[in-house]
Amino acid sequence: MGYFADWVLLVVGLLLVAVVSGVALLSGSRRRRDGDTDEVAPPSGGTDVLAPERDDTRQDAPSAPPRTVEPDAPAAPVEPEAPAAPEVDRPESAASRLVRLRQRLSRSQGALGKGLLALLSRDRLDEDTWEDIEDTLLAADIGVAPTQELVERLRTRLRVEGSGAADVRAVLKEELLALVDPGMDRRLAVSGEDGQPGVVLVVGVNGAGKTTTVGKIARILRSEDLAVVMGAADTFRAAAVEQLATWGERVDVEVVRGPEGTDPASVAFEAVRTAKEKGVDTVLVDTAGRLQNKAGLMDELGKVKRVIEKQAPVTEVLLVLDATTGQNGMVQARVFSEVVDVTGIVLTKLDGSAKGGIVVAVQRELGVPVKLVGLGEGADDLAPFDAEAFTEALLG
Ligand SMILES: Nc1nc2c(ncn2[C@@H]2O[C@H](COP(=O)(O)OP(=O)(O)OP(=O)(O)O)[C@@H](O)[C@H]2O)c(=O)[nH]1
Repeated sequence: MGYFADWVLLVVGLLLVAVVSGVALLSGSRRRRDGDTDEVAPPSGGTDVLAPERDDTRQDAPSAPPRTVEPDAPAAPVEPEAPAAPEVDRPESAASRLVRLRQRLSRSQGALGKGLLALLSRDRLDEDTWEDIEDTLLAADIGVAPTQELVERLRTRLRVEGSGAADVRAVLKEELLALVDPGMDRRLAVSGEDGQPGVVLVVGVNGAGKTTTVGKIARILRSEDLAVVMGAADTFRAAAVEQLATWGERVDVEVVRGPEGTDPASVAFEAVRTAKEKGVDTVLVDTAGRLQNKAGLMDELGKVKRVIEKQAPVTEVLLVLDATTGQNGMVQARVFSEVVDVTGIVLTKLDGSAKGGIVVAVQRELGVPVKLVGLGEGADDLAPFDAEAFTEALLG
């Protein structure tokens, strides 16, 4: 019996060992499978966060490739947020801005006409009154020669044609309009010939509003569905380049730029090359206008123009003048016109000056038309110059 009991104990012991080992083996293989499953689990993070959620229980779900981790990389890389698409403005059309800006022009310029009409409507137009009329015109920056001409013509006509209020207004309007010269061609040459882009070079002293004007012209062109590239050749001041880049972003226009201090001519060259390559309609080139001396300016602008013309002819050279600077502006205008062939004038800040007479003076001085006027700091506050509307604004 004792011998039998020993056998039973031995068999039971062996069975126990077998059961324990089996359980251990089973759980080992289970752990390995779990381990395998971990390896094929989709990685968290990465581009998957942008993809639709994946159903891992599906048999046909593709297994993700093993993730490789750079030694220094964070364990769970954070996906940077996708950059928001920049908002693109819809610039105001030229027609709509004209209506809006006419009122602003009347507000800033109307005093001249009102003053003149009050003087011309006096019962007796004696010498003192004519002197006051002269002073009023000179104060509005019309310039000496045009003032004398205008006074002569008014004297003659009012003596002959009568001096009722309606007559006086009509005569004054006609004579002012003649001085502003409605016959000048004020169209902007923004298109090139033979498939070349139009090249508009914008010059003027710093602070006159050049960069702002380049941005505003880009908006006018974009509102007419023209394709534009801008060249930030004012490499002297990094902020000017940044400023232009912001204008470009707002209307989805590429801005060609170089590091601060780059040769402006190389930026201008690159801008025109890019414009040609992309087949755009117009390239606008902003320049630096340090007026430290005429020779330096001549060197710089002359080179910019020469280099551009290796690629395409310059179709328009716009001189930007600040209307509030009066006679100083005239001196600048003279210097620039000796350095480059100015083909049009942009008169900025007319909203902040009652001296609209500068239009007459500068056109006379340079023999080129005012083509655009700046009437505020708003993005669409630039309007094509219209002689008739301007004269009406002068009369208030
Ligand atoms: N009120 C008014 N301000 C204007 C007008 N045009 C430009 N300005 C302002 O004039 C200032 C100078 O303009 P900018 O375009 O920086 O002048 P800039 O000639 O390019 O000068 P740099 O960038 O230094 O070369 C800015 O504050 C403009 O907002 C305008 O028509 N009316």
